[in-house]
Amino acid sequence: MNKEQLFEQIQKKKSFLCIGLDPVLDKLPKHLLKYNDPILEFNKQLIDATHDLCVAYKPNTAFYESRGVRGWQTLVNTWKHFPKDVFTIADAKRGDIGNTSAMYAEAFFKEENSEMSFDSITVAPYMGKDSVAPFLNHPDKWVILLALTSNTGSQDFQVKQSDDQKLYEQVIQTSQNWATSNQMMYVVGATKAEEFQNIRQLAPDHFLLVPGVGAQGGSLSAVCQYGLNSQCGLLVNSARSIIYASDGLDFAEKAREEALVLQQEMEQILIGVNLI
Ligand SMILES: O=c1ccn([C@@H]2O[C@H](COP(=O)(O)O)[C@@H](O)[C@H]2O)c(=O)[nH]1
Repeated sequence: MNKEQLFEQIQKKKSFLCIGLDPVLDKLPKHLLKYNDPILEFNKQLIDATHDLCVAYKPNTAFYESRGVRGWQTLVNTWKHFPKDVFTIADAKRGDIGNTSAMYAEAFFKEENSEMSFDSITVAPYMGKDSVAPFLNHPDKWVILLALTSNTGSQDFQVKQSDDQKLYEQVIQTSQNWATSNQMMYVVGATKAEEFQNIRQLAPDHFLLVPGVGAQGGSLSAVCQYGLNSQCGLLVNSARSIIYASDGLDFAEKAREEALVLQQEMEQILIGVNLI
């Protein structure tokens, strides 16, 4: 999905919600345990209940990889269940020397190798240009580069100054020489709302993937105050607050209700800035 198509979906669905699919077997509704693959059933019912309210899904691969071969197969089958009109994000936080990154890119982008082909992958920037380039060699796919993450540990390195700039600012500036806003996005945590004004000056046209609304306490309205651009420019992710809204028979219905609250808030925000 390209940038224009993503903006079209945002306008059509009146939403820039990204739902995180981070399932843990112990937290699943007990009635799903009778299925051959309970996590797949959980994901499928969540997707069926919410896909008209969100524009993206973001499975974090750790929740699948931790289950070995079974988990990988669940990820593949979850990918196969995504409707064609949603933007898909493999939150894998990869990045290595060039030939290794090329293999990561094949794993997540090349359907003929791995039976799945996500629209995008999250990538750690710290090994530099040659570690990111192999992902960009897939012209119709996106790299979502970690810039300023939502966790408290982001203070350890990402905001440290060198050459009069914070490290995350250098990541955003330097990486703009590697790809345009048609192929690169940045991860910026919703818990870092005070930095969005600065980030929009550095990257006015890029989409930002914004995790941290919901369980981590980030504020949607605070993010939107400076985060929006002329094509919306935001994908706001929430996982636990949606997928674990209930652990009963009604889990998918309750997940939809939580997603609807965010979608309706997003709709009002989009109307307020004349984007719909
Ligand atoms: O800075 C970051 C980068 C990634 N994440 C991931 O997003 C989701 C958040 O889940 P919630 O349950 O809504 O907190 C999860 O997969 C994280 O690994 C992030 O939170 N912050």
